[in-house]
Amino acid sequence: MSIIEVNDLFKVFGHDPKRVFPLIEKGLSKNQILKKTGCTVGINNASFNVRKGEVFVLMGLSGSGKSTVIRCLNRLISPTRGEILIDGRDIMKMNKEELLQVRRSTLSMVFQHFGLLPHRSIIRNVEYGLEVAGVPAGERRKKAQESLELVGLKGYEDSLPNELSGGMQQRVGLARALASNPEVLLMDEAFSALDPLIRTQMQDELLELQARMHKTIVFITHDLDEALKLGDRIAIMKDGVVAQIGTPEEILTHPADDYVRRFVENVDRSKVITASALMRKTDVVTIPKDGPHVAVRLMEKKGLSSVFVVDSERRLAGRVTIDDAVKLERSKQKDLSPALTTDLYVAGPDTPIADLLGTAMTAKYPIAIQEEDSGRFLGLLDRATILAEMYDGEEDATTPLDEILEEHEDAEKEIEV
Ligand SMILES: Nc1ncnc2c1ncn2[C@@H]1O[C@H](COP(=O)(O)OP(=O)(O)OP(=O)(O)O)[C@@H](O)[C@H]1O
Repeated sequence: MSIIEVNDLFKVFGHDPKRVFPLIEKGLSKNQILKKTGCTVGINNASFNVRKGEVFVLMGLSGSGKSTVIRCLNRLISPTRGEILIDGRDIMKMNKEELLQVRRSTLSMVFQHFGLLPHRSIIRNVEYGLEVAGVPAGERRKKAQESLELVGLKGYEDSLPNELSGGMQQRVGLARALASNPEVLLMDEAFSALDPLIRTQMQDELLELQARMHKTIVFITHDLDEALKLGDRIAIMKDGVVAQIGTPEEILTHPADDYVRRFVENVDRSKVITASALMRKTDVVTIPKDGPHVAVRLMEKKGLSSVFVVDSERRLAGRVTIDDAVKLERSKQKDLSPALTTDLYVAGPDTPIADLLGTAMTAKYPIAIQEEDSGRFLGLLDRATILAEMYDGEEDATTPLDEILEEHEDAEKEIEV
């Protein structure tokens, strides 16, 4: 179910936005439109929805329109055209009171530079939003306390912001956003000001927190690794246009265009692509229904030296080689079970292929992919498929991200001229 729905959204900055639409329709670039009209196309026909409970990442280079989108979502700025529904309600049709209510109770913002009030203690910073919303003192203290504990800052209630490290200050920012128990957290480059180690730690903590709280998070970043790590789905933006929306795997394995392809080509794919994306379905033998005869015929027909065997509920029971199955068939046995070997290589569908590489290199037969809870057999993954996937990723690596950045900088220079 979607909690945010954005349809055909445009934001044009400048004096005469109406002049801009025919030019967009003609296919003029953002740069050309700026030169012709003096207007900047901040968002160009963006449509997406954010599902309840997911981490939705808006990712793109500087100037691609990420912040403009997030500011439209809480209507800090008004879109030029298009529709934004928050929990099914059109944000453009809300009056001031309704809008305030949505900002207080549904959407909560976490900023890059923390936005803490320097002379207020940590707990009073966390209480701030509740105070403005008129929540009584006792109740807001209790909520702020709970929120600080959630982010691991119990004991720092009376400190001042400048007594805390950058990472801790951002946790206060997060606690403040969480204190009003919003449905959606809007996080604008929230970890970008932190140094790399602390940043990684904050990403891990956010994922842990999210596993417990199941909030909806819209996270903005220009960092692809951060996007791939945090995002359940990622929207890649370029010049105000949403170039692709997909899971990290979808984006890595099926980039929508050259821009996305070049953007993602230097990523270590093996850490993101999971077994389920590469596994293939295969014929299996089902016991007790199928005996040695069926197993032998199947392997002969398909040219296999062994085959996976499942039970009637498709749970993996083992593997049988053609030699063993033939022996049983010759001795007129009906039951395949005595020939089963259980020395299998098994992995769950969500295992990154980086974790399977070692096994795949030494395994004599494919890895069985099995649903973790039920033990149901899903498919197999062989060494050739893993290698082909990883090799593909490297083979295309001809245009590094730096080049995209340079091109982008050139475009920026043109604008300045
Ligand atoms: N108030 C404004 N007036 C004019 N142009 C603006 C305004 N705000 C943003 N823009 C332009 O809109 C485009 C999108 O900007 P936006 O800040 O949304 O990008 P971004 O992807 O968030 O980049 P960054 O990471 O640098 O903030 C840019 O070309 C920017 O110059």
